[in-house]
Amino acid sequence: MAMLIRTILNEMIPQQMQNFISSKFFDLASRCLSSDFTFIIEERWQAVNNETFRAVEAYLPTRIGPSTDSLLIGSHEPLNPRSPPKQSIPVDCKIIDEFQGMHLEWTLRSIESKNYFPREKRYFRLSCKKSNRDRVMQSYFPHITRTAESILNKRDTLNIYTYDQESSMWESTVFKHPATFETLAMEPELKQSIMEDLDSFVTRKDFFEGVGRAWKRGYLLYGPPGTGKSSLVAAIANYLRYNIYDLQVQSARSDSDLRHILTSTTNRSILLIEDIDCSTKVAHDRTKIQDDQEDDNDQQPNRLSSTDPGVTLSGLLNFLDGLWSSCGDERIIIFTTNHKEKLDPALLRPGRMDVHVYMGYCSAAGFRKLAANYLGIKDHYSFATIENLLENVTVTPAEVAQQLMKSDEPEAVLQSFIQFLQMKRNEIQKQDGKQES
Ligand SMILES: Nc1ncnc2c1ncn2[C@@H]1O[C@H](COP(=O)(O)OP(=O)(O)OP(=O)(O)O)[C@@H](O)[C@H]1O
Repeated sequence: MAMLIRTILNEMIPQQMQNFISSKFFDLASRCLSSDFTFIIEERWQAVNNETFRAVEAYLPTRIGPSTDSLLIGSHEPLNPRSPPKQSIPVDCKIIDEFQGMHLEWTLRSIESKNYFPREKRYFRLSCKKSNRDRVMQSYFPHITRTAESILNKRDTLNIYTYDQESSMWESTVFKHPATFETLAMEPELKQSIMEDLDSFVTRKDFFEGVGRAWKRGYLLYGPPGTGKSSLVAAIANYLRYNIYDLQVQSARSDSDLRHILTSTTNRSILLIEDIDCSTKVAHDRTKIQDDQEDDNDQQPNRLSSTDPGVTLSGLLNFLDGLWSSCGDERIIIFTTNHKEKLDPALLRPGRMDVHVYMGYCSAAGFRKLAANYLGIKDHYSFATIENLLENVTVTPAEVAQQLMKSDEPEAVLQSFIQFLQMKRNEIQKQDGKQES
């Protein structure tokens, strides 16, 4: 009877269909009978970056052992024969971990995504015994998170990301900027207050939750060119050990594009938007922009600006303190501008950017710091003359730095700097005289 049925089925069901049914049947049987369980950890989770993925990515290189059969290695520093290159996990490499008597097998996988973004989809596969599933969730993953956190806090390299419109992805480079709060020339009280503000920000997760605010802090750095705004951003990144996402607002085509870009950034990072006054649609008064656009449209109805909405101020504000602000934790958002007066008042409203920092011309304290940095001296008989001149001459720290770099010989450098300041003072006096006459 069975043979008869088999023959009839063989006749009736095409071979391909038979193969499909039998493979599904074996899949189901092996899943029911297998004692293994698999966790999948994708790079993104519910449309934002998956922090579990990031934690595993930081943790797994610490578990490289004798059973590991391939490795990614490399270095971004000049090769040192005494230190080995850095290690990372390549795709398809198997990593074995043992934790509290459990045997855990990890593999990093990559598949090409059908979506335009991201083109490659990476995920980690973790296999363990079915009976260990709950222990993995309750003890192993928290252990990974704790370990990753301490690794990331101590990481020796930071990254700076720029957004590539072509590939719709953030591209990273190693960030090695020497600026620190120690090297910054600015008023000591201001410097101290910024450091205290950062310290209190990173330790007040519960406070932010308690008052119902997103765990974010906005800084607006403003002042003339060359006064150290970018250097301060670097000092903040080095101080907190945060990566920087350097966003050119123009690289987002629309507000929804911007949301996508911003939700692809990771926690514990700085989002930097430099020269915000140059991003016209974002920075300027919205009523003026509307008028301008209407004028533009009258003249050239087919211009890009009439069809391409670009990023709007409200789109950006939505991420700062609107509904989208809840996406991501522990973020510092920094805007820099040379022209605060050109910004839309909505951007400056209290509560939007929490801290406004004016980076001004070089003061006596700033000069002393730069002299210590560049010449290695704390005092000199010519300091009094220089400080006197600085009261009447506006000179940026960048200009001072340029002057102090001229030679290694402090005496010669300081004398030439005095001449430079006197020349500037004479120019100012000449201009004042012209205006009076
Ligand atoms: N306050 C400062 N302390 C120490 N160095 C400074 C300071 N300001 C400027 N410099 C020096 O001048 C260079 C240029 O400064 P920086 O790019 O930080 O200025 P900025 O205000 O960001 O200028 P811009 O507005 O043009 O971007 C720095 O590389 C640094 O060497």
